Amino acid sequence: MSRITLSNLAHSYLPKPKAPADYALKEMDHVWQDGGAYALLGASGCGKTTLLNIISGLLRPSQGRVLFGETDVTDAPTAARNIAQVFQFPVVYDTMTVRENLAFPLRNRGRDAAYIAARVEQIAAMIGMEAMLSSKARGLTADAKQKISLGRGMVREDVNAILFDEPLTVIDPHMKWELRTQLKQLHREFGHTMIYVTHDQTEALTFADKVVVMHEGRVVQTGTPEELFETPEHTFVGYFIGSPGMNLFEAEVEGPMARVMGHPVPLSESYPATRGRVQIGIRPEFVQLADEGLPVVITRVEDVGRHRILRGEAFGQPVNLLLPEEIPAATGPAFLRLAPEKINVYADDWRVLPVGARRAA
Ligand SMILES: Nc1ncnc2c1ncn2[C@@H]1O[C@H](COP(=O)(O)OP(=O)(O)OP(=O)(O)O)[C@@H](O)[C@H]1O
Repeated sequence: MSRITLSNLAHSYLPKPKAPADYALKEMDHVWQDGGAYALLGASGCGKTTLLNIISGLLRPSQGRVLFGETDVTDAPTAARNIAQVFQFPVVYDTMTVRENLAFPLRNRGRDAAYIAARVEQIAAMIGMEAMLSSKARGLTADAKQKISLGRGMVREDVNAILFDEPLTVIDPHMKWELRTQLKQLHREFGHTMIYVTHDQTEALTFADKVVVMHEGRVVQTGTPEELFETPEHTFVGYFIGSPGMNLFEAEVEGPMARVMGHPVPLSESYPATRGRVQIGIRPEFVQLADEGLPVVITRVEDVGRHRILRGEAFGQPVNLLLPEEIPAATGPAFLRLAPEKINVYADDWRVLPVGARRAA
């Protein structure tokens, strides 16, 4: 197992890239700590698969280095990197039995028969396929075949990292939850470095200790699920994580006070003078209805389990509130109170630190 370092990395699929828009991955430095369970999260086309393929060696970056531990593997082929990969769609040998499929990566490495038999039993139990070990893979459902692919990805204990590219796409919803839990369990037991690509925030937040959020070819934040919720470093993180996402208001900020279209919104800290497009962001969970404050028109009230989502509009912008069921709510004009300690300030989409604050390492 090893730490994976991406140093001064960038990638373009064009032979002679010029503008930043020509790059699928913009220049980045990023470290994946040894033994970390990471989710790589972002919208379709943001560069997740490109990044994963560079780590696995399927793609050579047009700029920068990839290090496994201290070893530079930028030019090493996939086979030399000692990693396991699980793709979106099953990769299994149809003519082999489930047992032979699971044993394949171990046989390839010359492991002894007793070890292989024990390890295959263990993995089969994990993916819920003990009863099918002697069945041929041909004829199994896509769901079952993908479970075999997952099992094969996890069967070797000596890999540097396991890379998953949207591995649960073809799995039915109940089994998805089950397999994610199993993956987490496996991570706790064996401590492999795992990188799990997904565009589904639930998948990312339940699987990972650290979530790496990508947007337009950049890593915009790496953090725990709590950090992504409390202090999104980029407005995209605020919008992409959470359901509904963070509310944003165009604002002017001076010291401990923001103004939204002239309406004062107190902040809990003082902010430095900021240039560019300034916005304040607050999650729907921390907005309340009040007798005075920001004027809003509530257009819809939705019941979602123990909460209600109120959807509305303030100054031409959509606004969402998440309120407990017992609070009365109706459509029409209302006022909003924003919890000052839950407001983040953004300039040109990046979070501005309050005066005297330091960014978490
Ligand atoms: N082989 C390729 N040749 C040219 N452009 C490519 C190639 N593969 C990807 N791209 C482009 O690079 C950008 C990043 O694509 P990538 O597949 O890495 O994104 P992604 O986040 O994995 O998306 P998805 O979730 O849809 O798989 C996209 O604009 C895509 O069109």
